[in-house]
Amino acid sequence: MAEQAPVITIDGPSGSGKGTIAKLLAEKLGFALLDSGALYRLTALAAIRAEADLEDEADVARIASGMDIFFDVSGEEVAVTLDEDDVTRAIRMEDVSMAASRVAALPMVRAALLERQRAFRKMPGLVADGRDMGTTVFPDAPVKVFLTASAEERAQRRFNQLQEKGVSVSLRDLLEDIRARDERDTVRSASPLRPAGDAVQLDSTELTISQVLDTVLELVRDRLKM
Ligand SMILES: Nc1ncnc2c1ncn2[C@@H]1O[C@H](COP(=O)(O)OP(=O)(O)O)[C@@H](O)[C@H]1O
Ligand SMILES: Nc1ccn([C@H]2C[C@H](O)[C@@H](COP(=O)(O)OP(=O)(O)O)O2)c(=O)n1
Repeated sequence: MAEQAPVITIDGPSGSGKGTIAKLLAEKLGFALLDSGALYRLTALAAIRAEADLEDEADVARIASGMDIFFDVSGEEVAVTLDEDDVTRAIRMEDVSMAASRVAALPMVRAALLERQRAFRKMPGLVADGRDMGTTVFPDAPVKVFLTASAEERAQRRFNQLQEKGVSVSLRDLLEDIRARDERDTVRSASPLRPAGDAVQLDSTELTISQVLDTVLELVRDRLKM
């Protein structure tokens, strides 16, 4: 059998820094990048645009299978195209975030996206970020990280991020949202958010982005003998 490309999985709750670290790591190593949350966001947006009932599991799964999508990782942020429409901003809107967390709880939707996610695996390697990369999608990944940070710190990071974009929100509301999303992602029965048994847990509450990156790089070099 041909050798499988190595996968580095980065799972964890919203705002723990997964996306930031995954992108920097992929650039540094020259690996492909999978932002699996974007696939759930795209599914939600496509379902909203098709005026689908988000409770109709089979219909949302059909939409997830049929989406024509493209990721461009060459810029500072990952640019996302849905049916030839640039939806980079649209998939980050609050209504889509809420809908994404609803469709992500549907087992048929998760099944529909499984092979799509695995198709991102290619030489020389893949960095995949999400909630179940290490547990369900790439259980054989040689490097698994479970990135966390306190809910207060994650809310503060979101707050800073939104302020930079000129969006005014209250820190208290963000903290409530984060807690609600943590709860929904953790208690759902289909691929809940939890660390894989062989994942290295890293708490980034008191760490800078570059400290987290260095820690993960050290782990990667050790495990992949790079
Ligand atoms: N260790 C860190 N310290 C401070 N800010 C961070 C850290 N890691 C990420 N951030 C910032 O927090 C925000 C959320 O990070 P992001 O990578 O989008 O998280 P996730 O993908 O886990 O939801 C971004 O604005 C990012 O720049
Ligand atoms: N592998 C994944 C990735 C994301 N999800 C869910 C979790 C979230 O509710 C949505 C959007 O995920 P995303 O990582 O983009 O969200 P955050 O940026 O962390 O807030 O999809 C999932 O269930 N499984």
